[in-house]
Amino acid sequence: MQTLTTLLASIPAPDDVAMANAQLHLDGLLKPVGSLGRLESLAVQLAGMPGLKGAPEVGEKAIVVLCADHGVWHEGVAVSPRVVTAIQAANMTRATTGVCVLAAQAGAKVHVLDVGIDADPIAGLINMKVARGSGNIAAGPAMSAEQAQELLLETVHFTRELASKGVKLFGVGELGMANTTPAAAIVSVLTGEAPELVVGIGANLPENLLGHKAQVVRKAIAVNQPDAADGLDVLAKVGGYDLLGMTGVILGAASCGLPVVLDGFLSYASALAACRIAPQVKPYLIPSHLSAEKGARIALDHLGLAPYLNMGMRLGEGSGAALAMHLVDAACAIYNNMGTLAGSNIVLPETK
Ligand SMILES: O=C(O)c1ccc[n+]([C@@H]2O[C@H](COP(=O)([O-])O)[C@@H](O)[C@H]2O)c1
Ligand SMILES: Cc1cc2nc[nH]c2cc1C
Repeated sequence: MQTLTTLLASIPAPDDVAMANAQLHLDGLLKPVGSLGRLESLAVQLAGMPGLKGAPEVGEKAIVVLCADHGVWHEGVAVSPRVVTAIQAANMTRATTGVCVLAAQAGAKVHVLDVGIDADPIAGLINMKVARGSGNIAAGPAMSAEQAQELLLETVHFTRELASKGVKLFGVGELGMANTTPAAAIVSVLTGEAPELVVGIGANLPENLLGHKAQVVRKAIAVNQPDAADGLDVLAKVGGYDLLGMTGVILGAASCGLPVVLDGFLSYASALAACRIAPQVKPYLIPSHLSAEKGARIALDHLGLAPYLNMGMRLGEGSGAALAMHLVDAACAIYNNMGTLAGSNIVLPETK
C-alpha cells in the first residue's frame, strides 16, 4: 500500500496540450463556435485528464456510496430515525433506492460501503466499518486521527482498485442520518462562514430547529478546535466516516487522473476537505446539481464550481451524481460523434 503522501504527490496535472487540441477539435465541429456552451468546456476538461488519455470517452462508471451513522444525531439535529441509515443501506442491495434507479439509467454500477453504520454488517455491502457510528462532535471528535488516516487510505485504495479494473468515471454518494450537521461544520470551518449561514433543513428538519442545529455546529467547532489548514484534521474532528470516505474517493480518482462527479451538500463538504488536503484534485471535480440545502451555494462558490443542474434536489445517496453522468456522456458524444464544418464545406467568419 502506498502512503497518503506518495499518493497525493502522484496526482497528475491536467494535460494543457490535450485540452488545447480538444478545443480546436470542438471549434471545427458542425456548429457555430462555442454554441454547445458548457458541454464543450466539460469535454475539454475530460480531454485534459491523463486517466482518459486525451480522449473524452468514459466507458465504465461507478458510484461509490459511503454509509455511516453519526453520534451528533443524539443532539436532536435530525428528524429521521437513526435506524433509517441501516434500513436504506439494505435497500441499496435491492436496488430500490433513488441512487440505484438513477445509476441504472446512467449505466453506472453502485458500490455501497458500510464505513460506520450503527448495525451489524449488512449482507451485500462492502464492510469497512470503523465503528457503529462516529463520536458526537458536540462533545468531542468524530473519530481519532489514526482512524481518519486509515479510512482515508482504505477508501483511496478501494477507488484505485476500481480504476485498475477499468472504471473511467466516478461518482460519490452518502447515506447517514444527521450527516448534514457535520457537513455544515466542515463547510463552516473550511469556508470561514458562520454556522447559521450553512445549516439547512437536511432531511426535513422543522425550520424552528435550525437555530438549535447552528448552535450544535458552533459547539462542535468550539469543543474540537479543528485546524482549518488541515483538511484531514477537520474531517476527523467535526466530520464523520461517510464524509471522510467521500474525500478518499475524490482523492483516489484524482490520483488516477480520472473524473469524479460530485453529488449534493455532503459531497461539497468532502470536496472542500479534499481540496484542502491536495488542491491539485480540483481539475478532476465535476459538479452535478445545486443542492437545495441552505449552505450549498456558499460551499460550491468556495470550491469555484458552478453546478450544471438546479432541480431542488436534496436526496443525497449519489442521486445527483448519477443524473449528471448523462451530461458527461453527452459531452463525450458530441466530441466523438459530430461531423465537422470542413466536411460540410462550411466556412464561418473568425469570431475570436
Ligand atoms: O444531498 C444533499 O444535498 C442532501 C441534503 C439533505 C439531506 N440529504 C440526505 O439526508 C440525510 C441527512 O439529512 P439529516 O437531516 O439527517 O442531516 C443523509 O442521508 C443525506 O443523504 C442529502
Ligand atoms: C427514506 C430516506 C432516504 C434517504 N436517503 C438519503 N437520506 C435519506 C433519508 C431518508 C429518511
